[in-house]
Amino acid sequence: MTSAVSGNSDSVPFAGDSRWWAAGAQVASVARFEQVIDALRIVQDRVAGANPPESELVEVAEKLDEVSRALAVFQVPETKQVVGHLDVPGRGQSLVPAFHVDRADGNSVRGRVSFSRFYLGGGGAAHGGAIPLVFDEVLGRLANVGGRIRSRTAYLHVNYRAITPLDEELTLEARFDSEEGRKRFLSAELRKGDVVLADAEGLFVALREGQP
Ligand SMILES: CCCCCCCCCCCCCC(=O)SCCNC(=O)CCNC(=O)[C@H](O)C(C)(C)COP(=O)(O)OP(=O)(O)OC[C@H]1O[C@@H](n2cnc3c(N)ncnc32)[C@H](O)[C@@H]1OP(=O)(O)O
Repeated sequence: MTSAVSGNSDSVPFAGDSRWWAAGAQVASVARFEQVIDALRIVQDRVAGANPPESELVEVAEKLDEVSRALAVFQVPETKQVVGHLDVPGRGQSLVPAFHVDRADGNSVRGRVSFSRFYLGGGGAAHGGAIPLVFDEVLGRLANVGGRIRSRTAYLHVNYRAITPLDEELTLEARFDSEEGRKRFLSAELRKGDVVLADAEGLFVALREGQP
């Protein structure tokens, strides 16, 4: 038994938009795939934070090799790819910290995000590149909800107002500010409590027909 993995944007406004990706991608079990991604995220964190003896490193490298060999025979083209298209927080994409939506409509979204050890930059602060990843993810999805034509990020301006701590639940609020022809202007803030850690403004341009 397989299931389609595209989200249903009608019932859950921010849960994805099936037009973002080719129809036909199936996954044997969404729950099992999610389990794999959760385990992968933990591995990313553990590797980032570890300093084991050489004997342990040899064993770990062999185990990771075994996992990659197991998956090598199941590689598929992009149109059949599951990662990035699962209708779960983070879309099954372990590059980006998972964004958990609390409230959403066609014009705004509010949710929670946390930067784990994998996203460490230095001095206890999240990497400066990890923060735009989350803004692009959230603004990029918000730019396309409500039956709009797919768009791409033209620019993303991020202000870092304070260091972003690891392993804390932060809130992110984003809104669709305005639209001028194909141009969509959106903005967002990342907060710890009432303190703004970073904010962003993005321009998303609706794609013309046939534009990749
Ligand atoms: C369940 C889950 C389902 C899956 C969900 C998936 C969610 C994924 C979430 C994550 C997804 C995240 C999404 C991603 O990360 S998308 C990946 C990152 N972005 C890209 O790769 C985009 C690359 N760039 C392009 O493709 C083109 O440049 C685009 C398409 C953006 C525009 O080129 P195009 O040739 O089409 O348009 P145009 O040149 O006629 O310009 C049109 C208008 O725009 C204005 N303009 C353009 N650029 C800029 C600029 N930099 N500053 C200021 N203005 C700019 C321009 O002046 C003009 O304005 P006007 O003169 O008309 O007034």
